[in-house]
Amino acid sequence: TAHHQQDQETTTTTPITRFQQYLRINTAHPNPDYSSAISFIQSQSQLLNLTAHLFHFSPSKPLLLLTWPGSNPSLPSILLNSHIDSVPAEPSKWLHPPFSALRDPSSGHIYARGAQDDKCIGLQYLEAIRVLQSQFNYKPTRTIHISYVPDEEVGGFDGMMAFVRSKEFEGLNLGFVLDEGQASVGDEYRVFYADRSPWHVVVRAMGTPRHGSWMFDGGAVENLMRSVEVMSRFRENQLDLVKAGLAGYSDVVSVNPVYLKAGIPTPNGFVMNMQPSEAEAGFDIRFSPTTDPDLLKKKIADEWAPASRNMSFEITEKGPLRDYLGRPLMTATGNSNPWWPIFKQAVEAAGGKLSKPEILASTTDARFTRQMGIPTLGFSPMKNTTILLHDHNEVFLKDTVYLEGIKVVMMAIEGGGAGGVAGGWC
Ligand SMILES: CSCC[C@H](NC=O)C(=O)O
Ligand SMILES: [Zn+2]
Ligand SMILES: [Zn+2]
Repeated sequence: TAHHQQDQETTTTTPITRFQQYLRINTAHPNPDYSSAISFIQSQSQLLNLTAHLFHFSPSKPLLLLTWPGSNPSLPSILLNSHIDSVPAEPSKWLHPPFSALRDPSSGHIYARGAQDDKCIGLQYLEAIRVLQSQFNYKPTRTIHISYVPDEEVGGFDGMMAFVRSKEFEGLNLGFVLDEGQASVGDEYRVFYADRSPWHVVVRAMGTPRHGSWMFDGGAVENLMRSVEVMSRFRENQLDLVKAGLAGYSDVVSVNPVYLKAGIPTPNGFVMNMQPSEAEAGFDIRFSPTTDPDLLKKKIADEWAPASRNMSFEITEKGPLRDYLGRPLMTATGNSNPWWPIFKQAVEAAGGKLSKPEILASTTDARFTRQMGIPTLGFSPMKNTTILLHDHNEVFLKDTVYLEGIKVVMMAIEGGGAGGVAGGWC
């Protein structure tokens, strides 16, 4: 009957409707709904007979680890990681509400915060496992773990960092990790073998407070502005290298001002006839693993915040720069890394093409698994897609791209395709 048919329609889910369900859970900071997201993922994983383990490295920040046991548990296992949390969204600046996961039927675009970063991969992992089980009756040789971690967007310290330092993590005996990457505007998939490292740098200036009418050397705001000028010039030079094609976007040091703070506040503004005695500015600085952090530190001390001009600075390092053996956090993408050719073959077996491996301009939880010495690639299978992470109207372009990505993940899990286990890692 018509009634019966309607019931069926509302209970039938597809990869796209499951993706939408996950996107509708508001896991944006500052109050991410981790528990609803984890319940949803767990309900999905039960259908796939995956075992689930819940960690609480911080009481309000659960971390879910799913496991698909392999037939040979003595082999190093594989981890497929994604984070549950998202950056905030400003609904008034969106075309459709950021947690509606509305699918525009004419374009296939799905609107949601987290669509690209990175709930897509979180569910593509599960969809790939679902297809491998239901259509191929596939059973992995290596154990496969899938992690859903909190806290990535605010540094990962209570999420992935705590996890990699746990006894349980050591027990996983991981050989290889896939984590998030970034969309590709072209027809090739992008893969990332390193992240840039972030420093949050506060530059402070002190100066003599003087009457607003007085021209003199060494006022605090003037001191700060001189530093801002020097840093802006460095920033422009770095950007020029990129524009001239002499360096990749992630090879240069980015220096971006994120706040300026000065002045003596009044209830409705600032005192206008006093030159204040303090001023500060905050910068997001990122540099590749090939940049010498000591040289950069020296540049900040000598040129950007020189004590001779009454300047000081504070660097907050947001994570490790070296692995446990003192090596830069880079995963080899050549024959020295036995996982690399298998990964590449897997993407190709799914009909995809990889562009030249890159360093990610931003930073992910991959730095923590690389720190442990585990080869880790950043890979979000999105091609022909505008890069919209952290932007208004973060859309997944489009549903067909999402479905194709599932196939790529499937091949990655299977370890290179070739129609079976042979030649792959599983
Ligand atoms: C500074 S560590 C926070 C990591 C964050 N990750 C995604 O955007 C980033 O800012 O790159
Ligand atoms: Zn992310
Ligand atoms: Zn992000």
